[in-house]
Amino acid sequence: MLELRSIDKTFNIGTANENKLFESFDLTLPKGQFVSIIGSNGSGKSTLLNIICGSLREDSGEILIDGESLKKIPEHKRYVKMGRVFQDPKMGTSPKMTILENMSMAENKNKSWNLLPGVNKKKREIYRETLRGLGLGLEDKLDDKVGLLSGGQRQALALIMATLVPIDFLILDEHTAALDPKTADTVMDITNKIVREKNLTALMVTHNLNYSLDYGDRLIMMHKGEKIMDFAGEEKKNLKLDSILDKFYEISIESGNSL
Ligand SMILES: Nc1ncnc2c1ncn2[C@@H]1O[C@H](COP(=O)(O)OP(=O)(O)OP(=O)(O)O)[C@@H](O)[C@H]1O
Repeated sequence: MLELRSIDKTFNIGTANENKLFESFDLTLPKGQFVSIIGSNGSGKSTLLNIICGSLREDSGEILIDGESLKKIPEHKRYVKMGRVFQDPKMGTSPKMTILENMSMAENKNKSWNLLPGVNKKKREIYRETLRGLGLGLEDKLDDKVGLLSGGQRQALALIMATLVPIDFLILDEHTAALDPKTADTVMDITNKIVREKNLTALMVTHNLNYSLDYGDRLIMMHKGEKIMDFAGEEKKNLKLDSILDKFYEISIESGNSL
C-alpha cells in the first residue's frame, strides 16, 4: 500500500511567485489498484508523481510504503520498487544501444556495472518471448538499435523495461501523450495487460479522458492541488464521459485553457 499523508508543497517560497500547491494532501493506494489521474493544467499531477518518486521533495508530510516512511530513501533507491514511464519515448530507453542491450540494462538496474552478466542464449530467448507478447514484431529486432524504432515501439519497450524486474509500483506520466491515437491505444492495451498480469499498483496521469474511464479501477480529477473527484470500484465502472466532461470543462476554463 502507498500512502501520502498530509503533504504540503509550496514553490518559490518567500518570492512574488510563491505558489502553494499542496496543502494537507492525502492519498492512499491499496496494493494492485490502477489509478488514473486527470485534471487541469498546473493542477499538480506531475508534481504528485515527482514527490512520490523522490525527484521533488515535499515540504512536510509523509509518504509511506506498507507503513514504512520514504523520508530517508533517495530517488534512485525508490526505483528499486518503482518503474516510471515518461511522456517522451526517448526518456526510458537508450537509442545507441540495441533492444537486447536495453533490456539487459533494465533487468540489471539494481546491480553495479562491474557485476553485470553477459546476455546468454537462454536470456535472449526469454527477452524474445517477452517482446512477442507485445504484438509489435520487436522480437525480430533484438539486435536493432533502439533509436531506429518508432515512438510507439519505443514506448512499449520502455514499459517492458520498467517492469522487467519485480517492481510493485508503476508510475505513468502521460506516457501515451506523444503518440498518434492508434499507437496510443495499442500502448494503453499493453499497459493494462502488464499492470494486471503483474498485479502492479499503478498511477497514470493522462490527458485522455476516455482512457481514464476505460482503464483502471479508480479515477481522480485534480484541480489546484486538490482531488475534486475520486471514484473507485462500481462507482468508477458506472461513470460516463458526460459526467466528468462538464467538470473537466469548468476547471479547464478556470485554469485558462481551452479544450
Ligand atoms: N520545479 C518547479 N518550480 C516551480 N514551480 C513548479 C515546479 N514544478 C511545478 N511547478 C508549478 O506547480 C504547479 C503544478 O505543476 P504540475 O506540472 O505538477 O501540473 P500538472 O497538473 O502536471 O500540469 P500539466 O497538465 O500542464 O502537465 C504549476 O503551477 C507549476 O508551475
